[in-house]
Formats: sequence, structure tokens, C-alpha cells
Amino acid sequence: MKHPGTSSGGKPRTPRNPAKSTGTGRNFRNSRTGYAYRSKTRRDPARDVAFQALRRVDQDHAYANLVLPGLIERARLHRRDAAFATELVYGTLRLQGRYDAIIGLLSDRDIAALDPELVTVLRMGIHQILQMRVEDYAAVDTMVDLARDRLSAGPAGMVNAVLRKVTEHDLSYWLDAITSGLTGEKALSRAFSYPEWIVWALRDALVATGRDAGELPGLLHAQNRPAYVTLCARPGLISADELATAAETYLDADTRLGELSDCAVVLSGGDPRRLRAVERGLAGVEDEGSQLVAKVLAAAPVTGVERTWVDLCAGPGGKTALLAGLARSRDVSVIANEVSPHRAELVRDSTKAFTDQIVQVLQGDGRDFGGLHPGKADRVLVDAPCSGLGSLRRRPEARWNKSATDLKDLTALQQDLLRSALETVKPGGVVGYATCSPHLAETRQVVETTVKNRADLRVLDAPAVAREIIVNSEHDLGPGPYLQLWPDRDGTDAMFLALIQKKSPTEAPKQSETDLEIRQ
Ligand SMILES: C[S@@+](CC[C@H](N)C(=O)[O-])C[C@H]1O[C@@H](n2cnc3c(N)ncnc32)[C@H](O)[C@@H]1O
Repeated sequence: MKHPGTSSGGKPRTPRNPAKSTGTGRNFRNSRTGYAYRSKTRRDPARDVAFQALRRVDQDHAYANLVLPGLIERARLHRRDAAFATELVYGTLRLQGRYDAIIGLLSDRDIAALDPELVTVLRMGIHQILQMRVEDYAAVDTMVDLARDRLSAGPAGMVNAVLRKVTEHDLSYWLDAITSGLTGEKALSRAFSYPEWIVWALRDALVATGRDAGELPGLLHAQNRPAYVTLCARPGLISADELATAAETYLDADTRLGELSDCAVVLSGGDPRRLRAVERGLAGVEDEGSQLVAKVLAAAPVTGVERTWVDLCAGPGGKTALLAGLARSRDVSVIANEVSPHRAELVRDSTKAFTDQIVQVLQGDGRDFGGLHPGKADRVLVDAPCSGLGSLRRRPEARWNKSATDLKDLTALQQDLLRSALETVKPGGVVGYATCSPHLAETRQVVETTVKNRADLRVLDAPAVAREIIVNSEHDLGPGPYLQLWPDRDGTDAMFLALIQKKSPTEAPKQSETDLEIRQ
């Protein structure tokens, strides 16, 4: 099979593969992840930090993005080493399914019978050899040292033997080897390192949104690449241009403005927390797809004078803060609701640049909100808790922590939250139902089950609303009525948005308008 980003054929690899990617990709000036053999000392600090982080994720089910910064800080890694450790951790986690298949070919024991710490070292080594700009000898030697240091001499010998065999061939050879005899989704699952149920889910979602199943490998590849950090310049507080200038000046980063959201500033690198605008809440880290979801909801047609918007599942508050900026300019206030006390605090922090008159944060179960505040809001956002299959670029371990059975509870919760939102919105108002997952069970099926037989509701054409406000009006957002963004097509997380309007009382309900075709 052909795999994006690899050369064809299974030739023995040259000592240094110029096609190797750092994984950080697209032509920004200051990419600094190139990293060779750092020292001859036993414990290479960057690799040791990566090992510890990977063990915490494996053992304690920790989130890489939460444990890694602390480990980097404690080890006092410099910027280049920190970038190396980050790439090693994220890349190893994403591609561990592929690497486990290679280990399976090279080991005489089943991978489940191997010491998990040894498996971690092997995965790290294979990632450096096949994916990173690290010389083979450096990858092998440092991993042998790490195994000797963290494990013992026996496993170090196995690390040496396995990794040396890996260096004998290039990525293309190994992809052919691990997919030999497999076809279709099984082969894609192996090669691109996804659980098979996710491959099927992404395929079904692609096809349902009018795309070709042949685009699936490109999507899987895109979800394996790290996402650029994107900032949102909150409307009325700072402009995207001002924010970009600040990032270039203080982070020494290259920037580009968004193609979809006029608030978006994409960074080539740098720690955005160091920006005063971020510290003061004038801007925040937020994927362009998430920004677009909030902006499209704010742009949807509603009737009557607007007073209140509600964000039903607000934590940690990225979309609330963007909505607040837009609401302020229209003399509207925002109520942000969040069930988790900790995340409600995060919403307060995200919206600290706005007064209490603009944003009020409540802590409570969103499922009860509609019953408590019926007809309260002109616009309601339900950014529902979901499987997160659309943000795998940012959550490297997520694909391994979720299972298809998790979806049952999630979709029940999503339906309850959507029903509550529909109670909260006043006639003539609009509910935006969003997920950072393209899974059909969490997206259109939730919407279609909920609006079925409700003559008082209509589903609006979300891509049509989006087209009116996106920066590049030529950008193809696919057919409506739902907006489904894709990392490979749009460069965003795979966010979903449905806009549902509650008809105003003067409108005679027409049953045909809600007779959506439900796909089983
Ligand atoms: C996808 S996140 C929302 C992200 C947020 N809109 C943003 O842009 O920062 C979903 C949120 O829903 C919250 N949540 C889960 N169950 C909830 C419930 N029953 N009521 C309200 N919020 C809930 C989660 O704690 C989580 O913070």
C-alpha cells in the first residue's frame, strides 16, 4: 500500500534519511526541533524526560499535555531539548500502534508479555529512527543507555538488538511489513496507528459529509501531525494584527492570520503563555475550528432584540471568551454554565478581561438549565462533552484511552444537553450544537434524534452562515446543513456544528421542515 509522507518501495535505508520529518512541518522559519546526539552521558535529559512522561501516561493514564510541562521544568530543559522531548512524547504516543506492530515482528515474545517499561523504550527508539531527524547510532545508543539506566542490562541488550534491526530498513519497508496480508480499514489501522473502530468512524463521517472514502488515508495522516498553536484575538480587546505583532516580537515566532476566523493567529512556535495579551485574557489559545463554531453561532439569523446568550458547557471557556467579545459589541450578556467547579474557575479565568455585566459564570448541570431558565436566551451554545476524536492532533493518547462503548453514555448525555438547550432558547432564537468529534453518533444522529417530530424547530444551513463570515470566502466548507471541519481539508480540528432554530410563534410550523432524513 502507499502511505502519505513516505517514499515507495522497501529498499534498505540509507544511513541518513533526508525525507525524515520532524513532524512539525509547514515552512515556518523558526522550527527548532532538529536534534542530534546530545551528549555521551548515560542519561540524556530530554530523552529521560520523555521516558518519564510516557510512563506516566501508560501507567497512570495521565494526559501528556499536563505531565510533560512539569517534567520539562523540573529537568530545566532548554528550549531545543524541550521541543525534542515534546516531539518524542507526542509522536511516540500517536504512532505507538504502528511501533508495537514492528516490535511484534522483531520480538520472539508477544508484546503483552514484555515489560511495559521496555516497550516504552523500544517505541521511543523506533520513533527516533523512523520519524525524527536523529542519526541511527544516536537513537540506538541513547535508548540502550536509557534502558541500562532505567531498567537493567538484560532489557538493554534487547533494545540494542531490536533497534539495530529497525535501522536496517526505512519507514516504507516497515509499513509494508506490518500491513502485509491486510487490506482496507485493518491495513489503515495498522499503518496509521489508530484503533480500527476509529478508522471506521472517521471513514463513515467522511462519506456522510460528502467526501470520498479515498480521502481517508490523508485524514488519518493529518490527524497524526501536530497542530500549530493558534491564538484567538478576542474581539474588542485586541486585533489579530496586534496579537501577531506581539507574538513575532516577544516569542520570536512566525505567524500567519486565519483563513477561516478573522480572530485567529497561527504561531510557528513559542510558548504563548509568555504573551501579556494571553496573561491578561485579551487573547487565548484556541483552534481556528473552535473559533469558527462560536462565530457562526453568533452570525446565525435570530428574530427580535437580543439580550442574553448562554454557553451551556463552557469549561475551560475559550468559546465563552470569544462569544463575550462579540456579545459586548451588541450590548448582549453571556451566561456561562459549567458542571465542574474546577472548570467553572477556568471559565472565570478565561473571561477575566470582561466585566460581570458581560459574563456571568454559573456552576451547574446543563441538563437542568432549560427547566430552570426556559426561554431565557437568544442564542445557546452546547459544546458538548464528546469522544474528542476530532482533536487527536492535540491529544496524542486519546485514541488509546477511548472505546466505542464509551459513546453510549456520551450520546445520552449529549441528547439531554441539547434538549435542555432547546428549552433555554426563546422562540426565534438559535441553538448551536457542537462537538470536537466527527463521529456520526455524536453529531448528526444526536441532532436528528432530538429534532425529529418537532415542528417548532428547523435546522439551519450552518456552512451557508459560515461562508458569510469566513476570511477566505473561496474556502470550501462542504455541503450543509451541518458544518463539519476536517484537519486535512481545513487545517482545523474536526469540529462539528449544527444550528437549530426555534421557530417564532408567528410562524406556522410546517412539518416537512423537520422531516430530516435519518441515516441509520
Ligand atoms: C467540549 S468541553 C467545552 C469546551 C468549551 N466550550 C471551550 O471552548 O473552552 C465540554 C465541557 O462540558 C462540561 N460538561 C460535562 N457534562 C456537563 C453537564 N452535564 N453540564 C454542563 N457541563 C458539562 C465538561 O466539564 C467540559 O468542560
